[in-house]
Amino acid sequence: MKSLSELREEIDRIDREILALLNRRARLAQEVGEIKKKKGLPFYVPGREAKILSKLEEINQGPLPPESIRAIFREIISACRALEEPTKVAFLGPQATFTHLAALKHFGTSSDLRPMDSIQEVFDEVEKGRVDYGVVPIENSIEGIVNYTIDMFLDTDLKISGEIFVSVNLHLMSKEAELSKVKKVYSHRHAIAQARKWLSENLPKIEVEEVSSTAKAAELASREPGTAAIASEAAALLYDLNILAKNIQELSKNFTRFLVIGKTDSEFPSGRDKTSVMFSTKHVAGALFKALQPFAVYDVNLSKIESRPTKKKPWEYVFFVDIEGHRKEDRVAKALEELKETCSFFKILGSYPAGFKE
Ligand SMILES: O=C(O)C(=O)C[C@]1(C(=O)O)C=C[C@@H](O)C=C1
Repeated sequence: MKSLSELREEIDRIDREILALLNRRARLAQEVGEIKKKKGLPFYVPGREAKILSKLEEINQGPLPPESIRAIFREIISACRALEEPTKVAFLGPQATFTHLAALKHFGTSSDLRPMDSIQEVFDEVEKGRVDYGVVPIENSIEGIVNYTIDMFLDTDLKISGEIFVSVNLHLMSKEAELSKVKKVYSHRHAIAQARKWLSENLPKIEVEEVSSTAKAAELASREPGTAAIASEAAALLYDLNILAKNIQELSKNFTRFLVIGKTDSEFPSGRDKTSVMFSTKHVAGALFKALQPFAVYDVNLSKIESRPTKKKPWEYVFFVDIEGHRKEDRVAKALEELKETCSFFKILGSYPAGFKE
């Protein structure tokens, strides 16, 4: 068996090799960046990034698990992309919200991430070209759809270029060191709903106040003695709070799904894609059935359907549908073409690499 110092020497040698290889990779990315600059091509290519990650996952023989491989290579790609041109990303802030975590997970720490006060502002920043992309929440596995985000697609021409899943682990945190000192709890509406059972069992008589985000709650808890927040671990770190109770959400598997919005979608199929469309049907019997039939005919799986009022005329609805596959795949293209023919209104919101639920 090798000794501790022998093992560490070997690790040092390998780290030097990794470093040299990383810089070789970075120089190649710089060359790619030069070509893109000359040709006016986008620096961020979501389909290519997703393909790199899934290929590596395929050949990975461990012991590193797939989620570690993805996290490491996302950071490598983020650093290489930043050498070409730092990606500017607006997200629903403040710092340490779950949307911030989603933006970091997707674009990596070498990106220029900018917190915004509202979902509307994220859309505006992207529309005005002040940032390249935006990250907004679209649905939670317990609480359902974020109406505000989905309705924004009625009034914008922005496209979806990616999706991100973040597992929502909620903790109770405070400047106080003991639960008995907590007299008031702050959090976001969704987080309070998800922790309701824990709150009624552990802090039954305590005042609970809704605020705009879990991160805002943590900020308030850091300033007001005797208060606590329900928020993420990142918020506890940022505001230097003690975690008094871990994972207080009702279900241990609780995800929020986020969308990446931009001027274009992910143009090239990655092999593991989704497509989002919105449409309205004509007011005739069986219209929705006829609209969705092409998906069955061409064997295209529907992963979600949501209806929302158009807000133009009472009782008129628009449907939002997510399907598995890229709009450039033959069977998807055919199904979408036939769907379009049955609709009074139809728009492709974008094709994009499917996110990883981890
Ligand atoms: O292949 C490219 O287009 C690159 O710019 C390289 C690279 C990478 O580091 O692998 C970086 C950014 C793109 O989003 C995709 C991939």
